[in-house]
Amino acid sequence: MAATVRAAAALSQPVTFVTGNAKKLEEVRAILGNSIPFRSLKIDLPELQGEPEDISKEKARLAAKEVSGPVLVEDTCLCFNALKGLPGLNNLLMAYEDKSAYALCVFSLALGPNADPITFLGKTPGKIVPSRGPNDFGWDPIFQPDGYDQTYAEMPKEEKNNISHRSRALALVKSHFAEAKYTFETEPSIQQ
Ligand SMILES: O=c1nc[nH]c2c1ncn2[C@H]1C[C@H](O)[C@@H](COP(=O)(O)OP(=O)(O)OP(=O)(O)O)O1
Ligand SMILES: [Mg+2]
Repeated sequence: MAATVRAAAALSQPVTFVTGNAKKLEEVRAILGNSIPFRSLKIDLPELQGEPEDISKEKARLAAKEVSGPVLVEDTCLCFNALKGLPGLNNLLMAYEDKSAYALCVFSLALGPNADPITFLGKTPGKIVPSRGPNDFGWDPIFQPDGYDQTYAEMPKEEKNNISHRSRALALVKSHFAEAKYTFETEPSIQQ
């Protein structure tokens, strides 16, 4: 019986996390620490329309072309169950009894400009509440995760990062890297 040996893919450079959102980058840095060699690049990727997973993959394709190398991107949405999971305007929800929602984060990893992106989903269920807490990151003040009496905005950062949609998706990204054992053609730099 022939043994299947899958060689670890060699990447041309460390993975570049591409985002235009400084708050996302801050969280990704805090969650990843130095578990994955990555650097970051601030590009405002176009706001695409469609299903979160498709949007995320398309962002990865665009980013990988810009970078000419391996990239990680993410697309996040606050999805309202009353609107059948549609991301939507908060005011629209006021007309509905059902205030339940979920925060969804879809990371996409493209190993290069011509590679098919791989996706990693993280989801945190909760509900939409009247705004509480600091107003410096998107919809954090109006999202209260199930099992907590604070909104994301009211929680200490470490607590949000323990239970967030973003950290759940990144846990899968980390496992993927642990299994794939990528090697790098250039010296990986853990630039933070
Ligand atoms: O943890 C979060 N807590 C609260 N709000 C959040 C979070 N994560 C994303 N957001 C906001 C930012 C943006 O208004 C929208 C997602 O849009 P999204 O296209 O994924 O992000 P973005 O355009 O800011 O950055 P990017 O350059 O990575 O596309 O939700
Ligand atoms: Mg965006």
